[in-house]
Amino acid sequence: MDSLWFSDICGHHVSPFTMLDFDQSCHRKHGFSLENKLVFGRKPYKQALTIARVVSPSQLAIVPSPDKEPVDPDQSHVAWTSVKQERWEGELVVQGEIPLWLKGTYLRNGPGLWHIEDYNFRHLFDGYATLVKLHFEDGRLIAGHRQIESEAYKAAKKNKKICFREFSEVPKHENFMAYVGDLAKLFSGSSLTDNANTGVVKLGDGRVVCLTETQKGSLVIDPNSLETLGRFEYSDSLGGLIHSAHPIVTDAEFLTLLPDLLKPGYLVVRMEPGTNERKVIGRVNCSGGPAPGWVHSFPVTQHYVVVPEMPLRYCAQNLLRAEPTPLYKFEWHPQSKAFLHVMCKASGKVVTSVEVPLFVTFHFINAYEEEDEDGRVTSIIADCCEHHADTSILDQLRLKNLRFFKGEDVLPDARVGRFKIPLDGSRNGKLEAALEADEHGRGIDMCSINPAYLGKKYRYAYACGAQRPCHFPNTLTKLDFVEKKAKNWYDEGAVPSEPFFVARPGATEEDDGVVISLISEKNGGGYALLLDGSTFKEITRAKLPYGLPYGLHGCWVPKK
Ligand SMILES: CC(=O)/C=C/C=C(C)/C=C/C1=C(C)CCCC1(C)C
Ligand SMILES: CC(/C=C/C=O)=C\C=C\C=O
Ligand SMILES: [Fe+2]
Repeated sequence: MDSLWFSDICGHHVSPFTMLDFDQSCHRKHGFSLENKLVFGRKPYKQALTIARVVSPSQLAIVPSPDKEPVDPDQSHVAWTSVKQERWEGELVVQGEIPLWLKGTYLRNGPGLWHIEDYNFRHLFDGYATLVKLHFEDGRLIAGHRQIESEAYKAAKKNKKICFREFSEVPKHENFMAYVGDLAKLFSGSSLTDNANTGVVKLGDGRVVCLTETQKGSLVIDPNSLETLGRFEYSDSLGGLIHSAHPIVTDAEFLTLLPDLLKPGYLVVRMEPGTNERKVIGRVNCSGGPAPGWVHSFPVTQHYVVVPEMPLRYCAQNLLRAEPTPLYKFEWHPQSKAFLHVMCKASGKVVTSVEVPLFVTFHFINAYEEEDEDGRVTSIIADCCEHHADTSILDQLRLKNLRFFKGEDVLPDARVGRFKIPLDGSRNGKLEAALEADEHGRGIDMCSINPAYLGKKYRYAYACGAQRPCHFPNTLTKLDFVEKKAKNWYDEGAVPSEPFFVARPGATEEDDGVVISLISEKNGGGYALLLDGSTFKEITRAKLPYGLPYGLHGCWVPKK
């Protein structure tokens, strides 16, 4: 089995091992230990690269960067460098303390491998999925990572080339007939990727699923071994090829949106735990055209689903192109305007559709209902990480922009966009910043909240902000929507991933818990970090044997 083979940091094929074996294996073969590697920085790693090229021609192992990918540490931050091996697991040495109540596994998914042979991918979102785990128990921390074995990843390794359509990458065709054949496959969806690199969710029935924006890219994994168990097959006949990358998942349900590209609109669907069958709650027709707006995520309140219609819309022509456009599979249609639709979860009826100022967001943070003195719902508040209606953030996430940072302040500004959607029949909604964007350095994305506050009035959110000058969000920030203040954590040159909040069992305060993040350091290292959810002070840091690439979204699997 391919998955049983992987290379150590020195490029040798080894079997699954612990951190101790890993260290000893390095020491035996090259006379430096993991300790040395960490202490003396990159030198052993550069040495390792050379060795890897000589001894490891096998296609089974993912060896360190091929020639075209920059290996100069000054040029390529580990956050944007392909993961060094297919899998690893080991116990980490913990500095500080892990609260004893923290029992379970944090899983984080993301694109971690951005090349196949000597071909380098263009966009952050193209990378083959790398799943990372941090298992906390009795004050100890076991970490690990493993490549997700999607069909797209396996085919790329076998054939030494991209074989499916990724976010920006398209397989190269040998001749015109092959191109025509591929177009036919596009309509059936068979040429689309199943590279589940966006997020990972725990369903109410305990199954853990990695996701991307193609429906076929829903893959069940084992949260302990990180093994890919197979495709999550939706047993309904709703069809469609794509869905929102961020379903709303609770112990009671799985809600998502299925964009309809033919008759512009969205199906709002719900799946019960223990089933694979999505049932339609209702349908929203788009108010603008010519295609539905991109729905990477959407918010819910206790009684409503908010369906966003961004002027950044899916584009069928761009889907067919062999070369990416500046907006990839999307197009910006400011004249088509922006809307928010509100659907009642119980009846499926659209209770209002309001026009709102133009906006660009990947991530909604949360939403809630506002009531009058008689308990009638008068409006809905929906918050998102909003990029000032500027699509340039998509291109900023190209790997060449992320890899070559020379200190310029090029991260486009972002704010916490707060929509107010009136439910009195008014035709317009409002969009304002929920707090001064300078509080978080005018950068904001990759957010989480206390899940007990999903759909309810809430006070705190955690996200990545900016300490400028920067080209990517580089702080962890705690947002307080009552005080309208932020607390920021920063480590010079480090790239932190989405801060993920885990509540203390029995907590009564919204921010009583810890915030987990994985940090990729500028020296090529990396560590797992725990911050106190209330003070936002560091409580635990645990160094990884090597830095991991940047990752996107995570979930918490509590220990039963
Ligand atoms: C990683 C992330 O956040 C987003 C990934 C998005 C992907 C892989 C989107 C893929 C798509 C296609 C391959 C064709 C259809 C359109 C679209 C959903 C953008
Ligand atoms: C990492 C990111 C945006 C950063 C902006 O400042 C977006 C990721 C989107 C997919 O999950
Ligand atoms: Fe996302």
